[in-house]
Amino acid sequence: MSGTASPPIAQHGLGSGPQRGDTRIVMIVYGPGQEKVVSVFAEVLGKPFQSRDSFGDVGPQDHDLVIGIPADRAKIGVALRDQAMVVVINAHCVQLGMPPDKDLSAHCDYEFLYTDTPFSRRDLARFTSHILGQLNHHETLMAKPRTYFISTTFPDVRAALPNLDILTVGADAVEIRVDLLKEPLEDGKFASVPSLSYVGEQVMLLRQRTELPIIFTTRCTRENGRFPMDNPQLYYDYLYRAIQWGVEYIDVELWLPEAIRKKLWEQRGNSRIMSAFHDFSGNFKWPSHYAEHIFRESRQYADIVKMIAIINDHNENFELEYFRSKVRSEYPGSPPLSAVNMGETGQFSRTLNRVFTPITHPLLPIIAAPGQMSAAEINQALALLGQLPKKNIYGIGSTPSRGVVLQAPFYEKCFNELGLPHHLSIVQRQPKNPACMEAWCNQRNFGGAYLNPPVSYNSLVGNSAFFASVNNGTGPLLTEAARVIGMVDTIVVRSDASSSASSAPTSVPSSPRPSKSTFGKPIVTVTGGLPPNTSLIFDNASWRGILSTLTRDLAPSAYFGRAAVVLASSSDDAACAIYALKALKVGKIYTVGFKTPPSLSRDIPIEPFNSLESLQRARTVGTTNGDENGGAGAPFVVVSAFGPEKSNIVGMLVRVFGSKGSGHKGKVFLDLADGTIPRKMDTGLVAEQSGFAAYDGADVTAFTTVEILRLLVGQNVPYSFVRYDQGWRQKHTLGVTTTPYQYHIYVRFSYRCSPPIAIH
Ligand SMILES: O=C1C[C@@](O)(C(=O)O)C[C@@H](O)[C@@H]1O
Repeated sequence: MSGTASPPIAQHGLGSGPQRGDTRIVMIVYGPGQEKVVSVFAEVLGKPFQSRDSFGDVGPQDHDLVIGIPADRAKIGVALRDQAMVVVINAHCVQLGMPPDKDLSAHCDYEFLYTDTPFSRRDLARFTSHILGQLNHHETLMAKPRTYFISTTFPDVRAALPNLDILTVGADAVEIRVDLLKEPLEDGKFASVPSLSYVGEQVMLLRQRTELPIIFTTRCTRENGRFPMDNPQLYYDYLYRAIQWGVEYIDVELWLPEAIRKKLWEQRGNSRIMSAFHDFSGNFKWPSHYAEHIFRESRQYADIVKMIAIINDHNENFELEYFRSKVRSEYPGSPPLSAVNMGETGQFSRTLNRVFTPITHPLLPIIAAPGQMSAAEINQALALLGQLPKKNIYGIGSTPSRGVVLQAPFYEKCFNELGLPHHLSIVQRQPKNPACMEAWCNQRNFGGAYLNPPVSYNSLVGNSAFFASVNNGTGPLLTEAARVIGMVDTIVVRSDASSSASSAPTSVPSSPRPSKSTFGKPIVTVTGGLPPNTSLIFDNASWRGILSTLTRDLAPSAYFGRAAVVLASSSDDAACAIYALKALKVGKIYTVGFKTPPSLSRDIPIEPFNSLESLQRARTVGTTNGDENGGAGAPFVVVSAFGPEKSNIVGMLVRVFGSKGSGHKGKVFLDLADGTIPRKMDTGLVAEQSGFAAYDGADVTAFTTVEILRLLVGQNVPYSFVRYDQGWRQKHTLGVTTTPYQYHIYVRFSYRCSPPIAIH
């Protein structure tokens, strides 16, 4: 980045990064024979653990520990504990029987329900990161232009699990309709209200299988649900327990007594409250004092206000739009409004709502409300209405880049699954001819691009009069990550009109026809340039892929203040890893193979390994605060961006910092090298043998793909869906020597209905 005038910074944040969150002492209540769960919590949080027999034995000196306490001992003092000092989690293995002890459930702050065979480490990491406020989904979601949630309507979520990946494509959250669950009874009938035990297990199963935030809904009989209305306390009991289970969103109906809504609001911890109001009377009017009164009441105890009504006339959809803009301007600072109309007449409003639009999927047994649409139907409707114009999106590679080609069918598949009209072209960049990039990006219908391998900001802008001239001559907007990392892997197009989706005039012809071309040349006829009201944002998604991989099985606090090693042949290759490690607040970074530029070394001690002594020093350094290493201790995480040809150096370092004989356990190794290229040494295996949990580039690629799709088309696809597709392709793909032509054939026949992909 040096040598260039500061480029403008894009304000399209993705929410905050990892936070320190709740710093109270974490205490784990465990059941008979389950003490090992305490050590797993401790590992996930990155702390040592100890056991105690009473709450009185815990004091401020235990701040750096996770404390385990047996359930029978915990029962004695849990109600009288010092709540300002400790946060207590009742960890209950459902295989020991359900429900957990009622007193413990009631008095502990949180409850983690788990199975020990299989044990879901990912679920535990996600639960702890959420309840302790280390990761915040809500901010990230609210920064998206549109969000969707899928309303699952299964009587038993087990039926949904095999299809969950495909069901949740396009969804930002999954709703569990607790009132629709059917708990079988011994007499062959079903419970009129599913018990908390049954519901707890259902939530656990769902959470073990999806990384998406969950919305917990107990819909009442008057609002199209099955929960009885005669006892509001029942709602409190279920909704409060959902907060204890670490559910991210709690749906609280507005008819519930204010005392209950207020209490839930005050007790919500890091969960978010969706206030819910449904009117099925057919008499509801958006332009009314009553509608405004409902909004005012809802917003008092809400992170999101949901208002849903049956309407009789299409014009009422426009009335809703007026209501939406009125509350936005007259009630500034209010929580976001999610409002739609029901029935076929109301479907139009479902295409216009931008905050948590409820969606269904053809694989669901029933729709959750009249008029619900799938994500694909909403996108198709938007496309027909001219609100989602067909765009040309590019996968830009460089010779001989297979990565960009390999990812293409997946993007195609997602466009297809989501009913997006866009056209994806795979093209090859010529490093000495920046004009080729201009030809793709300077088009009226340019919809963004992913670059694999990433390209440095300087070479993109320094060599292109077009890029330098965009945004009225100020150049592309840079996100903070792209600025610091200096490498761009995603080009996002943003219309400066109020809505990006509606910026293009409806008369814009659909995508220009493909012209005869060769790989490396523009494959579409350029029709006019980038419209004047359009900004280009240069972003970097790869660092988020690294961050998500590193926090899949560990809470961010596992990294706070600890030391990391980064190996790479150049600072460009290392930059994403360093940025991600800084976001994880590591205490120190050792480097091998490159010189760290000042932009990356700001705010963190960086030390190159330049001798065997320096290596040895880092290995033996103490783990206690105040040592000569700034308290960071011996390296906990090793990230290698070395190519496969240097695998033996990586293997050697991993052995040096491994646990054999050193007593350290549960370290992390991430290998960013392309796993399809043969290497001298299986570094992942060596790392595992040396006490590391090993992750590879495929995990990062999958998380990065999720991120890039979010940036380019604003839609969420589950990580597991990407991983599944990667696995499928590994089995079916034609090997590393695949020619582009063979690959073209594979792509053409792999995906039903998918338009052909342009590879020449
Ligand atoms: O609140 C809502 C919205 C909804 O009623 C709909 O209209 O799509 C569907 C419900 O499952 C959800 O809880």
